[in-house]
Amino acid sequence: MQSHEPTAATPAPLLRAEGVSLEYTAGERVVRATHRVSFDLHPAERLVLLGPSGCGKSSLLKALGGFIAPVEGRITLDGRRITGPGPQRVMVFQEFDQLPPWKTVLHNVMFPLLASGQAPRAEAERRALRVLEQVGLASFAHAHPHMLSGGMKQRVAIARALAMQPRILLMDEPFAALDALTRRRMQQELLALWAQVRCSLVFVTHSIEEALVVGHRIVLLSPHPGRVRAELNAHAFDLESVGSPAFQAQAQRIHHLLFEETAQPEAATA
Ligand SMILES: Nc1ncnc2c1ncn2[C@@H]1O[C@H](COP(=O)(O)OP(=O)(O)OP(=O)(O)O)[C@@H](O)[C@H]1O
Repeated sequence: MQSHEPTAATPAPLLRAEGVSLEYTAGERVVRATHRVSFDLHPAERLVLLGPSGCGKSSLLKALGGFIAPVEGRITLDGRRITGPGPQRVMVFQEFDQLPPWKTVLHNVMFPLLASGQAPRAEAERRALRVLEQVGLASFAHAHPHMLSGGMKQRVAIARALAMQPRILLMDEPFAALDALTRRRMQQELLALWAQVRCSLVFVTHSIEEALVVGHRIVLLSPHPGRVRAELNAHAFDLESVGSPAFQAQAQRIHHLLFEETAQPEAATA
Protein backbone atom coordinates (compact mmCIF):
# COMPACT_ATOMS: atom_id res chain seq x y z
CA MET A 1 0.00 0.00 0.00
CA GLN A 2 1.17 3.51 -0.82
CA SER A 3 2.89 5.36 2.07
CA HIS A 4 0.93 8.29 3.46
CA GLU A 5 3.70 9.60 5.72
CA PRO A 6 3.94 13.40 5.46
CA THR A 7 7.20 14.88 4.20
CA ALA A 8 8.49 18.44 4.23
CA ALA A 9 7.00 18.90 0.74
CA THR A 10 3.59 17.42 1.62
CA PRO A 11 2.19 18.67 4.93
CA ALA A 12 0.05 16.29 6.95
CA PRO A 13 -3.54 16.23 5.73
CA LEU A 14 -6.34 17.60 7.84
CA LEU A 15 -8.53 14.58 7.27
CA ARG A 16 -7.57 11.14 6.03
CA ALA A 17 -9.70 8.20 4.93
CA GLU A 18 -7.68 5.00 4.91
CA GLY A 19 -9.11 1.81 3.43
CA VAL A 20 -12.64 2.77 4.43
CA SER A 21 -15.31 0.12 3.88
CA LEU A 22 -18.86 0.99 4.81
CA GLU A 23 -21.75 -1.41 5.18
CA TYR A 24 -25.42 -1.36 6.04
CA THR A 25 -27.13 -4.28 7.70
CA ALA A 26 -30.83 -4.81 7.19
CA GLY A 27 -31.90 -8.02 8.91
CA GLU A 28 -29.87 -10.84 7.32
CA ARG A 29 -28.79 -8.66 4.43
CA VAL A 30 -25.49 -6.76 4.38
CA VAL A 31 -25.01 -4.04 1.75
CA ARG A 32 -21.44 -2.94 1.15
CA ALA A 33 -21.56 0.75 0.20
CA THR A 34 -17.81 1.41 -0.23
CA HIS A 35 -14.82 -0.89 -0.45
CA ARG A 36 -11.42 0.19 0.95
CA VAL A 37 -11.63 3.82 -0.08
CA SER A 38 -8.65 6.06 0.70
CA PHE A 39 -8.11 9.78 0.16
CA ASP A 40 -6.68 12.79 1.96
CA LEU A 41 -8.16 16.22 2.50
CA HIS A 42 -5.82 19.14 3.06
CA PRO A 43 -6.51 22.46 4.77
CA ALA A 44 -8.40 24.90 2.53
CA GLU A 45 -8.83 22.25 -0.15
CA ARG A 46 -11.99 21.65 -2.14
CA LEU A 47 -12.33 17.92 -2.68
CA VAL A 48 -15.10 16.40 -4.77
CA LEU A 49 -16.41 12.85 -4.47
CA LEU A 50 -17.77 11.99 -7.90
CA GLY A 51 -19.42 8.78 -9.01
CA PRO A 52 -22.60 7.16 -10.26
CA SER A 53 -25.71 6.77 -8.18
CA GLY A 54 -25.30 4.19 -5.44
CA CYS A 55 -21.48 4.20 -5.37
CA GLY A 56 -21.46 5.27 -1.74
CA LYS A 57 -20.77 9.02 -1.97
CA SER A 58 -23.39 9.99 0.62
CA SER A 59 -22.32 7.13 2.86
CA LEU A 60 -18.72 8.35 2.73
CA LEU A 61 -19.81 11.86 3.59
CA LYS A 62 -21.84 10.56 6.56
CA ALA A 63 -18.78 8.63 7.70
CA LEU A 64 -16.63 11.79 7.45
CA GLY A 65 -19.31 13.51 9.51
CA GLY A 66 -19.01 10.75 12.10
CA PHE A 67 -22.60 9.56 11.64
CA ILE A 68 -21.65 6.05 10.53
CA ALA A 69 -18.53 4.07 11.39
CA PRO A 70 -16.36 2.12 8.93
CA VAL A 71 -16.45 -1.67 9.20
CA GLU A 72 -12.88 -1.65 7.92
CA GLY A 73 -10.21 1.06 7.75
CA ARG A 74 -10.32 4.37 9.56
CA ILE A 75 -10.98 8.08 9.20
CA THR A 76 -8.78 10.50 11.10
CA LEU A 77 -8.94 14.22 11.72
CA ASP A 78 -5.59 15.73 12.71
CA GLY A 79 -4.35 12.18 13.10
CA ARG A 80 -7.08 11.23 15.59
CA ARG A 81 -9.73 8.71 14.71
CA ILE A 82 -13.22 10.14 14.19
CA THR A 83 -15.66 8.44 16.54
CA GLY A 84 -18.72 10.67 16.14
CA PRO A 85 -19.99 14.02 14.87
CA GLY A 86 -18.22 17.21 15.94
CA PRO A 87 -18.68 20.95 15.41
CA GLN A 88 -15.57 21.14 13.21
CA ARG A 89 -17.39 19.11 10.51
CA VAL A 90 -20.79 20.33 9.38
CA MET A 91 -23.07 18.99 6.69
CA VAL A 92 -25.29 20.61 4.08
CA PHE A 93 -27.77 18.30 2.37
CA GLN A 94 -29.63 18.33 -0.92
CA GLU A 95 -33.11 18.46 0.57
CA PHE A 96 -34.90 21.79 0.83
CA ASP A 97 -36.65 20.61 4.00
CA GLN A 98 -33.48 20.47 6.11
CA LEU A 99 -34.52 23.71 7.85
CA PRO A 100 -37.07 23.37 10.68
CA PRO A 101 -40.07 25.27 9.19
CA TRP A 102 -41.25 26.74 12.50
CA LYS A 103 -38.03 28.69 13.04
CA THR A 104 -37.23 31.94 11.27
CA VAL A 105 -34.22 32.07 8.98
CA LEU A 106 -32.24 33.83 11.73
CA HIS A 107 -33.20 31.23 14.34
CA ASN A 108 -32.38 28.41 11.95
CA VAL A 109 -28.88 29.79 11.52
CA MET A 110 -28.42 30.48 15.23
CA PHE A 111 -29.71 27.09 16.35
CA PRO A 112 -26.57 24.90 15.96
CA LEU A 113 -24.46 27.60 17.60
CA LEU A 114 -26.74 27.61 20.63
CA ALA A 115 -27.36 23.85 20.71
CA SER A 116 -23.64 23.06 20.57
CA GLY A 117 -22.88 25.69 23.19
CA GLN A 118 -20.46 27.34 20.75
CA ALA A 119 -21.82 30.82 21.31
CA PRO A 120 -24.11 32.59 23.76
CA ARG A 121 -27.30 34.09 22.32
CA ALA A 122 -26.00 37.59 21.50
CA GLU A 123 -22.86 36.24 19.85
CA ALA A 124 -24.88 33.59 17.97
CA GLU A 125 -27.17 36.30 16.63
CA ARG A 126 -24.23 38.46 15.57
CA ARG A 127 -22.58 35.55 13.77
CA ALA A 128 -25.85 34.45 12.15
CA LEU A 129 -26.57 37.94 10.83
CA ARG A 130 -23.05 38.22 9.46
CA VAL A 131 -23.28 34.99 7.46
CA LEU A 132 -26.79 35.83 6.28
CA GLU A 133 -25.29 39.05 4.97
CA GLN A 134 -22.57 37.03 3.23
CA VAL A 135 -25.14 34.83 1.45
CA GLY A 136 -27.28 37.86 0.56
CA LEU A 137 -30.21 37.00 2.83
CA ALA A 138 -29.95 39.54 5.63
CA SER A 139 -33.30 41.03 4.65
CA PHE A 140 -34.94 37.60 5.05
CA ALA A 141 -33.67 37.04 8.60
CA HIS A 142 -37.19 37.13 10.04
CA ALA A 143 -38.86 35.15 7.25
CA HIS A 144 -39.81 31.49 7.63
CA PRO A 145 -38.40 28.83 5.27
CA HIS A 146 -41.70 28.30 3.41
CA MET A 147 -41.43 31.90 2.16
CA LEU A 148 -38.13 31.17 0.38
CA SER A 149 -37.26 29.65 -3.01
CA GLY A 150 -35.23 26.43 -3.20
CA GLY A 151 -32.03 28.36 -3.89
CA MET A 152 -32.67 30.68 -0.94
CA LYS A 153 -33.27 27.71 1.36
CA GLN A 154 -29.95 26.23 0.28
CA ARG A 155 -28.28 29.58 1.00
CA VAL A 156 -29.74 29.47 4.52
CA ALA A 157 -28.47 25.90 4.95
CA ILE A 158 -25.01 27.04 3.83
CA ALA A 159 -25.17 30.08 6.14
CA ARG A 160 -26.17 27.82 9.04
CA ALA A 161 -23.18 25.61 8.34
CA LEU A 162 -20.73 28.49 7.93
CA ALA A 163 -21.92 30.19 11.12
CA MET A 164 -20.35 27.24 12.95
CA GLN A 165 -16.99 28.28 11.46
CA PRO A 166 -16.24 24.64 10.63
CA ARG A 167 -12.85 23.43 9.54
CA ILE A 168 -14.58 21.08 7.13
CA LEU A 169 -17.79 21.70 5.24
CA LEU A 170 -19.45 18.51 3.98
CA MET A 171 -21.91 19.08 1.14
CA ASP A 172 -24.11 16.30 -0.22
CA GLU A 173 -25.32 17.26 -3.72
CA PRO A 174 -26.50 20.60 -2.32
CA PHE A 175 -27.55 22.00 -5.70
CA ALA A 176 -28.86 18.86 -7.39
CA ALA A 177 -32.53 19.74 -6.91
CA LEU A 178 -32.17 23.27 -8.32
CA ASP A 179 -32.84 24.41 -11.87
CA ALA A 180 -29.78 24.76 -14.10
CA LEU A 181 -29.48 28.55 -13.86
CA THR A 182 -29.89 28.65 -10.09
CA ARG A 183 -27.45 25.78 -9.76
CA ARG A 184 -24.84 27.69 -11.76
CA ARG A 185 -25.39 30.81 -9.63
CA MET A 186 -25.11 28.78 -6.42
CA GLN A 187 -21.82 27.27 -7.60
CA GLN A 188 -20.53 30.77 -8.25
CA GLU A 189 -21.67 31.95 -4.81
CA LEU A 190 -20.20 28.93 -3.09
CA LEU A 191 -16.80 29.60 -4.67
CA ALA A 192 -17.00 33.27 -3.65
CA LEU A 193 -17.93 32.29 -0.09
CA TRP A 194 -15.16 29.74 0.03
CA ALA A 195 -12.67 32.45 -1.00
CA GLN A 196 -13.74 34.36 2.12
CA VAL A 197 -13.75 31.50 4.64
CA ARG A 198 -11.24 29.09 3.06
CA CYS A 199 -12.36 26.07 5.05
CA SER A 200 -11.84 22.61 3.62
CA LEU A 201 -14.73 21.37 1.54
CA VAL A 202 -15.86 17.86 0.66
CA PHE A 203 -18.50 18.13 -2.03
CA VAL A 204 -20.51 15.19 -3.36
CA THR A 205 -21.94 15.29 -6.85
CA HIS A 206 -22.69 13.06 -9.80
CA SER A 207 -22.28 15.93 -12.25
CA ILE A 208 -18.91 15.85 -14.02
CA GLU A 209 -19.18 19.54 -14.89
CA GLU A 210 -19.98 20.52 -11.30
CA ALA A 211 -17.07 18.41 -10.05
CA LEU A 212 -14.64 20.22 -12.35
CA VAL A 213 -15.99 23.65 -11.41
CA VAL A 214 -16.12 23.13 -7.65
CA GLY A 215 -13.16 20.84 -6.99
CA HIS A 216 -9.46 21.39 -6.64
CA ARG A 217 -9.21 17.62 -6.69
CA ILE A 218 -11.70 14.93 -7.67
CA VAL A 219 -11.92 11.44 -6.20
CA LEU A 220 -13.63 9.32 -8.81
CA LEU A 221 -15.57 6.36 -7.43
CA SER A 222 -16.52 3.22 -9.34
CA PRO A 223 -20.07 1.85 -9.21
CA HIS A 224 -21.44 -0.04 -6.26
CA PRO A 225 -19.66 -0.79 -4.00
CA GLY A 226 -17.59 2.37 -4.43
CA ARG A 227 -13.84 1.99 -4.88
CA VAL A 228 -11.45 4.79 -5.81
CA ARG A 229 -11.20 4.63 -9.58
CA ALA A 230 -8.90 7.65 -9.98
CA GLU A 231 -7.87 10.91 -8.37
CA LEU A 232 -7.78 13.88 -10.69
CA ASN A 233 -6.49 17.40 -10.45
CA ALA A 234 -9.09 20.07 -11.27
CA HIS A 235 -7.22 23.20 -10.14
CA ALA A 236 -7.16 24.53 -13.67
CA PHE A 237 -10.95 24.75 -14.01
CA ASP A 238 -13.60 27.17 -12.82
CA LEU A 239 -16.91 28.57 -14.04
CA GLU A 240 -15.11 30.67 -16.64
CA SER A 241 -13.55 27.63 -18.25
CA VAL A 242 -16.77 25.62 -18.69
CA GLY A 243 -16.96 24.66 -22.35
CA SER A 244 -13.32 25.42 -23.13
CA PRO A 245 -11.44 22.69 -25.05
CA ALA A 246 -9.35 21.80 -21.97
CA PHE A 247 -12.48 21.58 -19.79
CA GLN A 248 -14.26 19.40 -22.32
CA ALA A 249 -11.24 17.15 -22.71
CA GLN A 250 -11.05 16.60 -18.95
CA ALA A 251 -14.82 16.01 -18.77
CA GLN A 252 -14.49 13.42 -21.56
CA ARG A 253 -11.64 11.74 -19.74
CA ILE A 254 -13.70 11.50 -16.56
CA HIS A 255 -16.67 10.18 -18.49
CA HIS A 256 -14.47 7.53 -20.01
CA LEU A 257 -13.00 6.58 -16.62
CA LEU A 258 -16.47 6.35 -15.09
CA PHE A 259 -18.00 4.25 -17.81
CA GLU A 260 -15.22 2.35 -19.60
CA GLU A 261 -15.44 -0.68 -17.30
CA THR A 262 -19.16 -0.57 -16.70
CA ALA A 263 -21.14 -1.53 -19.73
CA GLN A 264 -23.88 -3.05 -17.55
CA PRO A 265 -27.29 -1.40 -18.06
CA GLU A 266 -27.38 -0.47 -14.35
CA ALA A 267 -24.26 1.67 -14.64
CA ALA A 268 -25.21 3.09 -18.02
CA THR A 269 -28.37 4.62 -16.57
CA ALA A 270 -26.65 6.00 -13.44
N1 LIG B 1 -29.70 3.26 5.30
C1 LIG B 1 -29.34 2.35 4.38
N2 LIG B 1 -29.67 1.04 4.55
C2 LIG B 1 -29.32 0.11 3.64
N3 LIG B 1 -28.62 0.40 2.53
C3 LIG B 1 -28.25 1.66 2.31
C4 LIG B 1 -28.60 2.71 3.22
N4 LIG B 1 -28.11 3.88 2.74
C5 LIG B 1 -27.49 3.58 1.57
N5 LIG B 1 -27.57 2.25 1.32
C6 LIG B 1 -27.00 1.55 0.17
O1 LIG B 1 -25.61 1.82 0.12
C7 LIG B 1 -25.19 2.04 -1.21
C8 LIG B 1 -24.55 3.42 -1.32
O2 LIG B 1 -25.56 4.41 -1.12
P1 LIG B 1 -25.23 5.97 -1.09
O3 LIG B 1 -26.50 6.69 -0.85
O4 LIG B 1 -24.10 6.23 -0.19
O5 LIG B 1 -24.74 6.19 -2.60
P2 LIG B 1 -24.61 7.54 -3.44
O6 LIG B 1 -23.41 7.37 -4.31
O7 LIG B 1 -24.63 8.71 -2.54
O8 LIG B 1 -25.93 7.49 -4.31
P3 LIG B 1 -26.82 8.72 -4.89
O9 LIG B 1 -25.93 9.48 -5.84
O10 LIG B 1 -27.95 8.00 -5.59
O11 LIG B 1 -27.27 9.52 -3.71
C9 LIG B 1 -26.42 1.84 -2.09
O12 LIG B 1 -26.44 0.53 -2.56
C10 LIG B 1 -27.58 2.08 -1.14
O13 LIG B 1 -28.69 1.33 -1.52
